[in-house]
Amino acid sequence: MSLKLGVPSKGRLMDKTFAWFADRGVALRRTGSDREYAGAVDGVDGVDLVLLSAGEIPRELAAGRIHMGVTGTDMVRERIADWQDHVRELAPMGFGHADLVIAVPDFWVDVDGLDDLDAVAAAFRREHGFRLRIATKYHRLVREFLREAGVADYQLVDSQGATEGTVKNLTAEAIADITSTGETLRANHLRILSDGLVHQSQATLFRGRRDNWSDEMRSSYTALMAALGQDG
Ligand SMILES: Nc1ncnc2c1ncn2[C@@H]1O[C@H](COP(=O)(O)OP(=O)(O)OP(=O)(O)O)[C@@H](O)[C@H]1O
Ligand SMILES: O=P(O)(O)OC[C@H]1O[C@H](OP(=O)(O)OP(=O)(O)O)[C@H](O)[C@@H]1O
Repeated sequence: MSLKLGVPSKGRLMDKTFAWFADRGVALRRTGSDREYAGAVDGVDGVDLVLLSAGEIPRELAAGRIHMGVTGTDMVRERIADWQDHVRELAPMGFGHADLVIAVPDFWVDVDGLDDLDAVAAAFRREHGFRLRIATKYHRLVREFLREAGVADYQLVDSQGATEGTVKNLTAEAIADITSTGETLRANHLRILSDGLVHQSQATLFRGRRDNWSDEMRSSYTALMAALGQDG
């Protein structure tokens, strides 16, 4: 088997990933048509390119179906329980920066931080008979963060997109989502809690920890890392 390198197949991370490798003398290229998810790595023998959704790369790495991969640190922490047992960070790549944050409606003028959110959540439950709803797709990261912060009286509601709209649509009272420019939050009249930064993400090169590598794969890995100017 050859060493499989998984990279985002589209979206905001794809072009910058190709550029990051090219800057280091390793050409990744798509083969076939624009719509065909096939690719090749030039310059290093024995490495196959696998084009995948950024969100699926953590699972494929943990399962050992790809051996190296590029995705956001938020994706790895969210999608793999005890991620450090399954994958290792090789190199932060300096793009794809996004902050996962907790945000509340602008008009909640008395709510500045997590302690205030905790108080509002307890009062909300007493008043409404159900728990304050926080919409997110980052369930694992948000639960861990709020548990450590001592916020208890809330429920997560799943939102896989347009999460900032859930407050206006009355399906949630607060949200946890990623932001980069902050424009989507502002446009939806939401404000980040002063201590509401859950995780700072950026695109990162990872390797899986599974020990299913042949000698050929190990030597391709060493050659690729040397070409990239990274220590294995
Ligand atoms: N506005 C943004 N600015 C910068 N990076 C972002 C932004 N939104 C998301 N990201 C980062 O991009 C990565 C996810 O990318 P994207 O949303 O394109 O993947 P995805 O959800 O797997 O998409 P798809 O399944 O549609 O291919 C995450 O690591 C995330 O932190
Ligand atoms: O701070 P900003 O620069 O405004 O960017 C933040 C937005 O970008 C992402 O959405 P995406 O475009 O991936 O769409 P989604 O709602 O489908 O997740 C994220 O979920 C925010 O909604």
